[in-house]
Amino acid sequence: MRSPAGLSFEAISCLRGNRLLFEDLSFALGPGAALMIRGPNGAGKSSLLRIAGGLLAPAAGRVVRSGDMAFTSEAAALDERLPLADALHFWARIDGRGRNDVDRGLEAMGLGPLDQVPVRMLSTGQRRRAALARVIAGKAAIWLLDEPANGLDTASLDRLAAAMTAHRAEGGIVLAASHQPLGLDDPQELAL
Ligand SMILES: Nc1ncnc2c1ncn2[C@@H]1O[C@H](COP(=O)(O)OP(=O)(O)OP(=O)(O)O)[C@@H](O)[C@H]1O
Repeated sequence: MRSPAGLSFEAISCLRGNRLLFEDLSFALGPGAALMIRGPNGAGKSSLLRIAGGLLAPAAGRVVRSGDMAFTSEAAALDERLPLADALHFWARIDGRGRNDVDRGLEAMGLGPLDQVPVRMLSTGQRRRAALARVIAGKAAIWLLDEPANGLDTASLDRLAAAMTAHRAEGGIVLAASHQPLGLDDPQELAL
């Protein structure tokens, strides 16, 4: 059995260029937790997510994680030439997952009917849904979502909310930056 998911910031400061974006930031998220990060453009939401994911070093403090992570932002990073299902399977294999997990991700984001369509033919919103399908298929314990609602239609927003609820019910963690509500049930909130 895998150990319970956890993500903590301990007195984290973030410096970009010469600007201190935030300092002495602490929080602790356990299994089933969700934290919404809010703030105006340039406040440091993406930077916070990148620190959480280990993609950016904090200027001070420590990040403590338990569990594997999935990070998604604008780019889906899927092979344009491949049918969607195969492009997702490329990443699922790397994550130690199989076709059934890809099918679950496609289904969850309503992409089942498009599974054989080459990635290059997908619309902007369909690409965003594909990026989320990749997260779902990967089954990582900690989801780091940067503006996941961007470009999604109403039905897809509902699907995203349902996927996050299911993930939390299985003990997963959601850390999301968003300018709009994501339909998370009783999330913690952090304003930058
Ligand atoms: N590589 C970089 N080097 C220096 N400064 C950077 C770098 N990347 C981003 N910044 C700056 O850091 C600040 C925070 O950027 P960040 O992308 O974290 O903000 P954000 O809150 O996610 O904004 P938005 O709502 O527009 O997505 C901005 O002022 C940005 O110009």
